[in-house]
Amino acid sequence: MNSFTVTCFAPAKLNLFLHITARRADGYHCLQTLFQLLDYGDQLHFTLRHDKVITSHSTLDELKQLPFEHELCYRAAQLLQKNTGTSFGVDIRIDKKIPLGGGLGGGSSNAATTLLVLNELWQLSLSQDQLAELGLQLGADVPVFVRGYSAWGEGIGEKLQPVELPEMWYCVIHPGVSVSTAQIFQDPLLTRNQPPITIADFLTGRCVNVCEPVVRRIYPEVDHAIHWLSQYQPARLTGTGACLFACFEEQSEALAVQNNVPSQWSCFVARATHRSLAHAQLDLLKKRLHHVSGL
Ligand SMILES: C[C@](O)(CO)[C@H](O)COP(=O)(O)OP(=O)(O)OC[C@H]1O[C@@H](n2ccc(N)nc2=O)[C@H](O)[C@@H]1O
Ligand SMILES: Nc1ncnc2c1ncn2[C@@H]1O[C@H](COP(=O)(O)OP(=O)(O)OP(=O)(O)O)[C@@H](O)[C@H]1O
Repeated sequence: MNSFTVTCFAPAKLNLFLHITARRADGYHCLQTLFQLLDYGDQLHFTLRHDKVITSHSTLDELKQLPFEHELCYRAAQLLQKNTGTSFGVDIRIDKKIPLGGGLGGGSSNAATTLLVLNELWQLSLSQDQLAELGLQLGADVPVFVRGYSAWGEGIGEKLQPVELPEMWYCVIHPGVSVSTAQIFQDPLLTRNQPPITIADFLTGRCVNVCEPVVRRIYPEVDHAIHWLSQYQPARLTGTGACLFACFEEQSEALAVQNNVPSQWSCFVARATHRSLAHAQLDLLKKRLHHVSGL
């Protein structure tokens, strides 16, 4: 089977709220968050190789400029090779829609989809626990995408409990700046000692994104966009930004806001999903691979 190619989705996420309860000795922060997966994301294409070579290419200029060994699909594939000794390789093509440095978890999601697909394509038989543990070495947001469900997250984001929320519509604005997650987590003015909350507290609205004041101060464009979106619905930052979102019951309401977004910002409308669309595709891929011989 010389040029066997599979395509799989890599969804974006929103942090519906983000609290920091402590800082660990290694500098990482203990979080509470609600990861909401979306039906908006990147498409990844994987072509099997039999020679251990890994390549990754993207449609996006910013990713093309990244040294190839820093790209997260490449790193995920390399990590799997190192941990399993497989003799397979892969060519990966990334059709990028999720903005970089947007707080939408695009890089982490790409890494997770790569782990999930290569586990099948390379016939590695690793469990989801093993993939999530490996993924955590690549980024704190990788495990939620490996698990593939919207979830209440604790620890540094790897302790996950599935949560089924109403599948609302989200209008997500990217205000044209890229925020470094590390820079925000290092900011001396970041609040790091919030008391833990419960899911019930979240449902009654007693939650914030604790990074929002820091990001709004450093990036006036984010502040401006949050003000603008708040005229329609309460608006909030996702992750460490730069994207912000508002929630709507009807798709038409979200689309109406999207139509009015000032031209200097980009915007998309997406539906919340309990289960990652990547996992639905993966089930189909497993069936397909089952019928293909000679891999
Ligand atoms: C802000 C969130 O997006 C919320 O979902 C994530 O916590 C960030 O996840 P991520 O982008 O996968 O983060 P990583 O690539 O693991 O870490 C980037 C940098 O953010 C800081 N970081 C990240 C996660 C965390 N719980 N505490 C941290 O202090 C660390 O300085 C790290 O060097
Ligand atoms: N495949 C990839 N897709 C996106 N970013 C990548 C990828 N590979 C490496 N990166 C690097 O990772 C950085 C952060 O990526 P990402 O877009 O996931 O940030 P983010 O949306 O802020 O994520 P998070 O919410 O997890 O903090 C990018 O600026 C880029 O340099």
